[in-house]
Amino acid sequence: MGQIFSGMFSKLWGINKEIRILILGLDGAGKTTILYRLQLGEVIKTKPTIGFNVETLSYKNLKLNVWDLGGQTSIRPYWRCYYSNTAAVIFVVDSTDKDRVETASKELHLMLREEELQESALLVFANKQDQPGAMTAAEVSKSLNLTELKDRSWSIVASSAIKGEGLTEGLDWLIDVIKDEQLS
Ligand SMILES: Nc1nc2c(ncn2[C@@H]2O[C@H](COP(=O)(O)OP(=O)(O)OP(=O)(O)O)[C@@H](O)[C@H]2O)c(=O)[nH]1
Ligand SMILES: [Mg+2]
Repeated sequence: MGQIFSGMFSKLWGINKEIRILILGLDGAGKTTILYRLQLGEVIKTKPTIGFNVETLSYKNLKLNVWDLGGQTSIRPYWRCYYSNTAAVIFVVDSTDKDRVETASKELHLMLREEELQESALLVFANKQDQPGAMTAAEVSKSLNLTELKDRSWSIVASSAIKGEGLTEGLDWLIDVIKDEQLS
């Protein structure tokens, strides 16, 4: 009985359940900085990611397996190798990079068309808000055509990985969505 109860409890609250999250976005957007800011609570010096970084974050009783993939043009075709069993995608945008926001939008919509990601929630970070002239989250949202997204839980949050702003707010939203979807 104790075991059955603890099994139900684990299912309800997701304890010990591994949850796979991908961090995607163009090169230089701040993906690796965000991953380690969330894991270590500090800003690390990064190099462009060739391949991926993967870390386990324990967050609100959940074990998150977070994959941070390199965003350079030549590496993007490999993103799809990581799509299966993905609960959520965190898509990071450099809000100062107005020249490439259209490219970011194309990559985002290409990725979201993939069959394996149809059930995945989407959190967009409009990152680098500490920089002067950064596009607001509303401007990034418009450039990415986020309102076109149907049948998907999505949200956009203004963030600064350097200052540590917006990150836990975004992750809290994501965790609530993932918990809701597990229970439904
Ligand atoms: N000002 C500012 N700089 C940031 C922020 N987030 C990341 N950066 C800087 O942006 C640069 C690129 O950050 P990375 O985290 O390496 O970017 P990435 O998305 O992992 O890039 P790839 O691995 O090439 O795909 C680094 O110099 C970071 O310090 C931010 O919120 N504000
Ligand atoms: Mg990186």
